[in-house]
Amino acid sequence: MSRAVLSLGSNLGDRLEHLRLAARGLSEVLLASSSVYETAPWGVTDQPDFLNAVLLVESAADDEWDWLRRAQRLEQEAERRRERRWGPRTLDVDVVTVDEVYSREPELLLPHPGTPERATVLIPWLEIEPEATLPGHGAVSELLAALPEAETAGVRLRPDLALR
Ligand SMILES: Nc1ncnc2c1ncn2[C@@H]1O[C@H](COP(=O)(O)OP(=O)(O)OP(=O)(O)O)[C@@H](O)[C@H]1O
Ligand SMILES: Nc1nc2c(c(=O)[nH]1)N=C(CO)CN2
Repeated sequence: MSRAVLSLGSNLGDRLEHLRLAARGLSEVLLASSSVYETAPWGVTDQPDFLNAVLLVESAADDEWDWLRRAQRLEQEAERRRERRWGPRTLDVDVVTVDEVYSREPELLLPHPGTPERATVLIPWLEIEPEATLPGHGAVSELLAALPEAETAGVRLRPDLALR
């Protein structure tokens, strides 16, 4: 059995539909899905706001590479084009963690290295798993508490939007 945390992001086209496409594609392995958040862009800041959400998924059959393949298949279904790093995209699906797996393979870094600094991942993750820990980094709630106010202020709940 393997359990993974996946983060979803979209800032091009029908953003909510892209996140829903991912949730639908994972429906048979989906344990929990967060609310949808509207978030100010980090990294490249001159681009439209994102919608972000986090999913908790579990399956007997999948290992960490299977989760990466599933993530990439969903990005292809949303016709994601690879353009500039951290630039606009129809759908980004990152594998945040898979159980306690630690990987330094460039094609699959686990836990995903950006996670401790990303309020756009930590806030929705905590919503669905309040006791979550990030392997090698400790409690997700403490990582979030350590972030500057400016990072968390850019993440706004959108109760009018739902993944399913
Ligand atoms: N944990 C992971 N989840 C998803 N992709 C990963 C992971 N670790 C490494 N990768 C690799 O990252 C590449 C995709 O990068 P992508 O273009 O999505 O990066 P990005 O979303 O712009 O930046 P970031 O990875 O910092 O969010 C893929 O080739 C994939 O193999
Ligand atoms: N708010 C926000 N900003 C981003 C995001 C994202 O998902 N949310 N993804 C990026 C590329 O991975 C770059 N910047």
